[in-house]
Amino acid sequence: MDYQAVLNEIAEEIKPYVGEGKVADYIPALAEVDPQQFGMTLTLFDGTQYSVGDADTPFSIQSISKLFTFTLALDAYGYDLYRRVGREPSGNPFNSLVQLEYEHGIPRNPFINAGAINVTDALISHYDSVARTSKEILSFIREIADDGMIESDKEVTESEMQHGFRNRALANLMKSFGNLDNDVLEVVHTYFEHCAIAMNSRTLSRAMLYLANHGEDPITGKKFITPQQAKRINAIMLTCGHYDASGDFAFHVGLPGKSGVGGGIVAVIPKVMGICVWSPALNEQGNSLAGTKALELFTSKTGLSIF
Ligand SMILES: NC(=O)CC[C@H](N)C(=O)O
Repeated sequence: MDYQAVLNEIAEEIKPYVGEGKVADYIPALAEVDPQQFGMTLTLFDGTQYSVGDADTPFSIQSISKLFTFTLALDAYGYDLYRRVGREPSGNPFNSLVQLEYEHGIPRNPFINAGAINVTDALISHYDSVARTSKEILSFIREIADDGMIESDKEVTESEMQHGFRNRALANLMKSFGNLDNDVLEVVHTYFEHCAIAMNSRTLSRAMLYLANHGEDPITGKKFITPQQAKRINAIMLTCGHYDASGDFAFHVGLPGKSGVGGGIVAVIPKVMGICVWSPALNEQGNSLAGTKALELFTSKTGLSIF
């Protein structure tokens, strides 16, 4: 298949949608990002990449980082991790407090904010220090992306530290139920720090290969998690990766995918490729509007969905 021609067609057809929606302004450092940007990359198992648009422009990966922290926590705790975080879709916005209260501080899944904050807490306990946790998360991401230069953006972290009251509330609520081991502020800071990691669509699509290949990097041969764990991460991506719009994403796109409020979306086609698309303006559920549309065009044009 001529993937480059498909991407070029998508870039043309997507133009009316780019900039439609709203950039995430509840994190002031992200409010300044130009919404008129669009980039997309496909990475095949031999490392071949096809890109279009602003594929080299770094952006804040935000909730896409939740995939990587969940991977590390599953590796560390195995099945026991599900004692503190569930695996069912929430049907609620990513930062909702309501369900967490009536479900006694156990977040529905690792991809809503409460779940990801809880997973970060589990990692801090596992690595026994905040500094080591941040270091391990970053070095894992550098390894799967094959890029040693990836960094977390301090300005974005600080911006969330100053404005992320709702995330603090989620962490405090879990603490009150006894489902958070470490200091609330240290946990949310570490969480904000991994959300603030900056990557571009080339490195992020490369980073998805281990999830497209049963937990093993097809280029380096390194095994990060078991095939069963990779299967489950993909399943949770499909059912929870877009919060209350996960059903809609499965309906229109038909791939396991994970979005972030920086406007990025990653997706996997099992045994074929990793994908990343980026366009900063978001729809009402906080997912990239043009990015979702581009992925729908991609699976419609190629027939490459999991269904
Ligand atoms: N959906 C997202 O990308 C949310 C991540 C963001 N850091 C937050 O906590 O609100």
